[in-house]
Amino acid sequence: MSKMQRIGVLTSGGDAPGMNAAIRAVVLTASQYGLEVIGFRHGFNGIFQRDFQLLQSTDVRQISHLGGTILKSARCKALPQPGGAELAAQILHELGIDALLVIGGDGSFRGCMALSHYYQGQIVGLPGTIDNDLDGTDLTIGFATALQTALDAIDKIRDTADAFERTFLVEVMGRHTGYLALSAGIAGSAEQIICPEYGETVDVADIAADIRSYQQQHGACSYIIVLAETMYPAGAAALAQELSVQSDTECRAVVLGHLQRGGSPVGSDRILATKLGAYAVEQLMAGHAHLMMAGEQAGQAVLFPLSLTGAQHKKADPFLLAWQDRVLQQHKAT
Ligand SMILES: Nc1ncnc2c1ncn2[C@@H]1O[C@H](COP(=O)(O)OP(=O)(O)OP(=O)(O)O)[C@@H](O)[C@H]1O
Ligand SMILES: O=P(O)(O)OC[C@H]1O[C@](O)(CO)[C@@H](O)[C@@H]1O
Repeated sequence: MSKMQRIGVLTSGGDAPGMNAAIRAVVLTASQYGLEVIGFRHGFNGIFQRDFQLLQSTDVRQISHLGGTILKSARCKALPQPGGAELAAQILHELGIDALLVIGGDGSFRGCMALSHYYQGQIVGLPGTIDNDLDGTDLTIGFATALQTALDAIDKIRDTADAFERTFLVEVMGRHTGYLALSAGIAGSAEQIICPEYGETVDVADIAADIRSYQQQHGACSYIIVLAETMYPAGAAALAQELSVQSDTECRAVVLGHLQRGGSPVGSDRILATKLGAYAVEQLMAGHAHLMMAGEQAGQAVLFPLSLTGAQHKKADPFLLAWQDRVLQQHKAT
């Protein structure tokens, strides 16, 4: 029998739509086991600042549809500092926290690993990030909503791009992975997608030549390039300007930015968050979940070592990469 009585939960790193549904699932499942749930506010900062609240079923009943996170999120400077993890562990011990559930991305999970050197309780991760850059789960909580948000924007940009027969460069988030850029670009029929999976550098002359040849073949028309955020350090506006000059077309830049993190989570994110939140607590009670992330693979909830979630760059779906390559080659050929 488990002696678990009190667990902590926090949301950390970039907020992701669906984090609230995950918190709800954790609290409702924990309450079935008679566990007390302490919600730390502002990510790991809530531990250092002893900024927390008791979370009861009534607090989470109607939060699944809300974007953001009721616990707030943040990056935390104190945790990676020398002595930071030790202090956080000491506070968790003082507060009688038997286990900590962290909803976040690979950085948050590195924080968990650091904490685990000093903390006696169990630590479980839930994948919450719009980037979908974690190994061990097919999708992260928040990715599906961010994809839909980026796609809605790209569709709207297509309307005005068509009307003015312009080239648009649309920058999407995703940190060091092109998962969001690839998915939104393909779903939005982007003519080009520039993301790290196709190479770390941007060949402006090559892209400009592609734009010119496409417009020679199809006449004046819209041309959308989806750009992953890390690909052009000088920024999307600078790249658009350069492309305008080199392709002799009018190229405008749109940076979607943080709007991709907001909004009510789509149904699939709420379901994923609910499934993983419940599963994490169940596995915790069964004693299987320490230093594991609760993820989903091929429709099944699974545990995956936290230490491996960000150990390498998550590989983008090979189909998506090959598909966009085919689209680009067809443009070049026709
Ligand atoms: N090596 C580390 N040691 C200790 N703590 C860490 C480490 N790396 C990250 N953290 C902690 O985790 C927090 C969140 O990490 P990060 O800002 O990378 O976001 P994330 O969890 O990767 O989410 P997202 O990528 O969606 O923004 C950091 O602010 C820091 O407090
Ligand atoms: O909100 P911040 O701190 O500017 O972080 C932005 C980063 O966070 C994310 O939105 C989530 O990891 C990334 O896509 C982006 O690079």
